[in-house]
Formats: sequence, structure tokens, C-alpha cells
Amino acid sequence: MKNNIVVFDTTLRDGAQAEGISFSVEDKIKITLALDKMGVTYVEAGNPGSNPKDLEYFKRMKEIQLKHARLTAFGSTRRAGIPVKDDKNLQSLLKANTKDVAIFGKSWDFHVTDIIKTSLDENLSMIQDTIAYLKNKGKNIIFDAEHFFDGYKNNQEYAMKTLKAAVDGGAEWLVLCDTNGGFFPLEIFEITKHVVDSFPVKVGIHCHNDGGMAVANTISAVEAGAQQVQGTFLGFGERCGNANLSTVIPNLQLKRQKSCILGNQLQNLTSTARYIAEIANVSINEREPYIGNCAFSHKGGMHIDGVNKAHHSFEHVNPTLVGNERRFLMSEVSGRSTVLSEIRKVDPSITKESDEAQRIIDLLKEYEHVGYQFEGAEATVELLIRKKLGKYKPFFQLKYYKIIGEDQASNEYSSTAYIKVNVNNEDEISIAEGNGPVNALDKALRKALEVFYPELKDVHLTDYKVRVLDTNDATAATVRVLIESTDGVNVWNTVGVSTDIIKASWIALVDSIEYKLLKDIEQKKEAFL
Ligand SMILES: CC(=O)SCCNC(=O)CCNC(=O)[C@H](O)C(C)(C)COP(=O)(O)OP(=O)(O)OC[C@H]1O[C@@H](n2cnc3c(N)ncnc32)[C@H](O)[C@@H]1OP(=O)(O)O
Ligand SMILES: CC(=O)C(=O)O
Repeated sequence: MKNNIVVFDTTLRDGAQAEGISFSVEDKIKITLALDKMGVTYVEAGNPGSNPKDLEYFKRMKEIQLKHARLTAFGSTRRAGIPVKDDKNLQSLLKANTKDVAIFGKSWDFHVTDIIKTSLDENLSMIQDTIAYLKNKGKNIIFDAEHFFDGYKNNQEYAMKTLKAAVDGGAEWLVLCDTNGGFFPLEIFEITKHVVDSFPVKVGIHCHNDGGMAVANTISAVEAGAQQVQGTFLGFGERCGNANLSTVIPNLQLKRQKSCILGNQLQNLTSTARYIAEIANVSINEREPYIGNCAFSHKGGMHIDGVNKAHHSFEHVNPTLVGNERRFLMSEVSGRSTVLSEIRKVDPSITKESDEAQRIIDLLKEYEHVGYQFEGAEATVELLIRKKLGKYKPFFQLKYYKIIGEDQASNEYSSTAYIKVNVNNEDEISIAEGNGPVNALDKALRKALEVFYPELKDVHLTDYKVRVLDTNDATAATVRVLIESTDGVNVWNTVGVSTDIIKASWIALVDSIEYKLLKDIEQKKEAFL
């Protein structure tokens, strides 16, 4: 399949215009390299006329060779009433030294007269002069026709003239922008089709998401003949963002057989999206199509039964195609099929008809009834199954713990925990200070157990969430504690429920430690075999 749709990523330019996003030069370089690896054709990386950071980025990028992507600088047409060579922003644009340049210009007559406050003819000259000037300097020009769809509706003749000015200036691409993001797919289709049929140059699409239509509008423009899709990798951008390329790309590639990125790079879609999110310091919406954590998670018992029989019964595509994974969630709406896959990890001989399977489902449902939630706590589920099947031996015995809380301004730590545990008939007592009782308890427990299990030195908590379950009871309410732990290689989640927050935390902590020790034993056994 040859690349027949050109992907133009503007995560680093329009994406950086999103509230809450601010990339450092280092961040921008990392994201550029990830996008290059992914095989997008253009990386629009900033506006050199805007700020020294963007200029510094382009300077640094001169030393970095990209394998595939074409680095693109972005800027506006020259200001009204001045020659191109005197325009400061254009001179900065040249300093970026990229072969490809995206120039945006006004296509909506209202914006010309009321926002940049010039004449309609002068705006046409601004577009043509700017593009011709840059073209003369050896640049390839992508013309972003800002507010093109609004302009077309308001004054079709003028909007089309702005495109003609760009073509006359020497633009390679005409990119139609739904800048205010309020259009619907049918209108986008019709207007794009008219442009595609009217000009000899290639057409692209740039949609904002203010009406929640950016992806649909982008696809619609492609159906009308657009050959370039602009967007940002996670939909970042001004206001409600831009077309999300992590949805656009698989939609085009898997549903419309239009190749967008290199060969098997689609399998890196999820990891690339998550990497970019991490650098941007934002959490990905769990329900994001294709790449979200829930995109292929199944909860209803009947759905899981269906997926086990045939994946496509409840999945629009196979998750492996986009590098995501299928997940089955344990809950009170689970049936035996859901739990069976977990039980079989412990005892492969158990079948759907076995009494044990039903007993374990009943147990999990009872736990859910008192406040447990197993969806994000696979480690606790495995331990419960083991206990029920008699395949569990405790790694230690708790003799007691005590926590002293203090609120002393002079003390670095606010709590101290004392603990006594017994391992193989040997007692160990330890004390630890912590920021809060749970932190102190966690430290004290691990300190005591590390004497017997040194591998616990690598374990630390990465997330700790508390949810109050029956809020009517205020401070006497039941709480659910979810803990995420890691040993630097693996990540696992455990859950505890109690009316006492420390007890709930303790249950989740103990599960976390026991799970780690159990997995280490399993790993050693596998290595031995
Ligand atoms: C639809 C889009 O996303 S377009 C990209 C929008 N992105 C950004 O604005 C982020 C980067 N922008 C910036 O850093 C700054 O706006 C700068 C450095 C480019 C300009 O800053 P300033 O010179 O202080 O101007 P300011 O931002 O206040 O106003 C924008 C100016 O650009 C002019 N302008 C806007 N669009 C265009 C255009 N297509 N062609 C020429 N001039 C334009 C406006 O008329 C206004 O000029 P005026 O001050 O003479 O009225
Ligand atoms: C160019 C651009 O970002 C827009 O019109 O939305």
C-alpha cells in the first residue's frame, strides 16, 4: 500500500496553542523524532516569528537529520502596506531555514476588512507576494487558507480568489481551514470538492473541533479529494483542539484503505500517542478511540463471551493493528467467561462449567457489593482467585502495626509507623517516618520485609487513589483505596476496602507486596524450566 494521504502534523505549532500545553525545546525535539519515526510526512514545528524558543528549536534541528519527515516552519502573509522584505516575521521565518514553509492568509472577506483592516485587493497581494517571495528563496509553500469555509459561505468568489492568489504565487498545496471548527461533514465535502475540481494543485484540510466534528470533517474532505490531512497527534490545539491524528490516521488506513504512514508503523500508534502525552504532561482521555486505555476494554459478561468466541463480535478492528491491547474487566456485570481467563492463569484445568468458576464469580461479586472494584486491580483479583483455589501461601504474618500522627512544623515527616512481622518463625520489628500515615506504614512494612525479601527494594508506589463510597456517612463512610506499584519493569494495581482508610490502604499494600513476591517466584520457575 503506497502512502496516498500526506499527514501534516501540527502538534508542535497548533498543538502548542492549546491551553495547558507548553513544550520546551527538548520536548519539541523528542516529539519531532517520535513523529519522524512514525512516518508522518510534515512536522509543522513552530512559528519562528513568534518567540525565541521556536527559533532556538529550528537552530537545534539543523544538526538533526530526520529520516522521513519534512520539517516545516509556519508564519503569516506579510503585514498590510509593507514590502515583503521589510516584514519582520517573514525574515524570522527564513532564519528557520526549512525547505518547507506553511503560510496562512485570510480567505474570509470579513476578516480582511474588520480584523486585519485592509482592502480585499491588498490581502490578495499579501498572499501572492509572500508566497512568490518565499518561492524565490527556494521554499516549498503550503498555503493555509484561514477561515476558508466561513469565507466561502460569506463570499464564495472572494474566497476562491484568495486560493488563486496562492496558486499564482507558486503554492504547492492549498489547505482549507475550518478555523472556527463549526462546520459539518456534508458542507465540508461539497466545498472541498469544488476547490479540488477548480485548481490544478493539491488540496489539504485543517479542521478545528469546536463542534466535535474535526475528525469527521477531515475524513469527509478526503472523500471529496483532499490529499493532505492536518491535525495534532492527540487533538491538542486552540480552544477545543484540532483533528486528532491518532483517530484520523487509523480511520483512513484501516477503514478507507488510504495509507497515511509508513508500512507497519500503525502498530506504534498507541505507544507514540502515549509518549507524546507523557512529554506534554497530559493524561490521554481513557475513552480515546484506538489508543485510549478503554478503547478495547470489555466489561459486560455477554460482550466478553462474544469476544472470546470471535473478536470482531464487539471490536471494530483488532487492537494489535494500532498497538493497543484487549482488556477484560472484572465487575458485577461479569459472567463466567470473563473470570475464566483470569482463573486459567492460575489453574488452566478449570472450565466454564467447573463449580470453582462459579464460586469465584460469586466471591468477586460479593466483594464488589461491599465496595471493591476490580476493573483496575488485576493483581488483587489474581490473589483472591489463588486464595479461593487454595493456591496461596502468605509470605509473612502481621503481628501488629501502630501509627503515630504528628503535626509539628519542625518535623519533616508528619507520621511514624511501627510494625512487627513474622516470616518463617522469625520476628522483625521496624520503624519508619513518612508523609502521612500510609506513606509511613508502607515504608515500615517494606523495611521489615526487605530483611527477608531483598527484591522488595525495587518496589515503589506510583499512584494512590482514595474514593469515599457512601458519602452520606461522612467521615464514617467506607473508602476504597487503589494502589499502583512498580518494580521499574512491571506495573500492577491492587485494591482495598474498609471503613478505616488506613486499613483499606493496608489491604491494598499487602496485596501489592505479595503479588510482587509471587511473580518473582513464578519468573524464577520459568527461568529454571
Ligand atoms: C488560525 C491560526 O491559528 S493563525 C496562527 C495563530 N497563532 C498565533 O497567533 C501564535 C503566534 N503569534 C504570535 O506570537 C504573535 O501574535 C506574533 C508575534 C506573530 C505577532 O505579534 P504582534 O505583532 O504583537 O501582534 P498581535 O498578536 O497583537 O496581533 C496580530 C497582528 O497580526 C496581523 N495579522 C493577523 N493575521 C494576519 C495575516 N494572515 N497576514 C498578515 N497579518 C496578519 C493582525 O492584523 C495584527 O496586526 P496589527 O497589530 O497591525 O493589528
Ligand atoms: C492555520 C490555522 O491554524 C487555522 O486556520 O486554524
